[in-house]
Amino acid sequence: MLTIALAKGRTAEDTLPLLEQSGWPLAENFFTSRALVFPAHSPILGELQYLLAKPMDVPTYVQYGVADLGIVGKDILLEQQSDVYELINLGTARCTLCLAGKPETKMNQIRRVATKYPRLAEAYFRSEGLSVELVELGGSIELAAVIGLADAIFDLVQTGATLAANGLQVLHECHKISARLIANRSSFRLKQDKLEPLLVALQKATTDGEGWI
Ligand SMILES: Nc1ncnc2c1ncn2[C@@H]1O[C@H](COP(=O)(O)OP(=O)(O)OP(=O)(O)O)[C@@H](O)[C@H]1O
Ligand SMILES: O=P(O)(O)OC[C@H]1O[C@H](OP(=O)(O)OP(=O)(O)O)[C@H](O)[C@@H]1O
Repeated sequence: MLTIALAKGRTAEDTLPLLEQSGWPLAENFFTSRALVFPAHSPILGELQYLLAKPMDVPTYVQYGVADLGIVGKDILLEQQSDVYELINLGTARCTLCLAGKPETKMNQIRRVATKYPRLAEAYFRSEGLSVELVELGGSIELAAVIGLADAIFDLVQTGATLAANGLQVLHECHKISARLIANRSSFRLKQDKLEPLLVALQKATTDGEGWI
């Protein structure tokens, strides 16, 4: 039995059409059911199951081996640095991890930054030779810059609509993000024969991942 952990929300929604196009056996009711485990069947691969997990938790399920494969954003992989193989850049769920703030904000005036990505933010500011205080928030990160909790935010930008609606703009683009296929290290070795058809089909269907981290 193969188990695949999917990051629920945008990553799963944007990636399922690619999986379908690759001929992966899928469950029918991914977005209508409140279930978290979805059995699927393939004549070639036999029984499979999908787990719908919070994005931040997907690498943990894969690292501990309760899932053989996982689909999750590169932002999560960079932040968590889990011990998993990163196999394929799927090129879906694209966005950019950015430093953003009010248009008048100058880099050397940034003292406090709000983020959901403390490790990545810390690494970014260290590489810039800047010392800033990081405030970790769970969501609606833009609010921190609007209301003055922080001088800037370090967060994902896709369309830019949330920044624009809050009078903010991108100050620096730090990482290009897209969904990745990851694998548990032992599963990858022990179940290689079973995984191969899935991986080959997915690799074929994936277009233009190049340039994305
Ligand atoms: N505009 C975007 N904003 C946030 N994440 C995006 C965006 N576009 C693509 N993504 C990808 O989707 C993932 C987050 O998905 P989503 O926002 O649906 O989850 P969430 O439940 O809000 O996440 P969390 O529980 O971590 O806050 C990110 O890890 C990222 O890789
Ligand atoms: O550039 P855009 O297309 O506007 O997308 C970016 C916004 O989307 C995400 O938030 P999300 O909707 O996940 O809400 P959250 O911050 O409360 O998690 C992200 O944190 C930005 O706020």
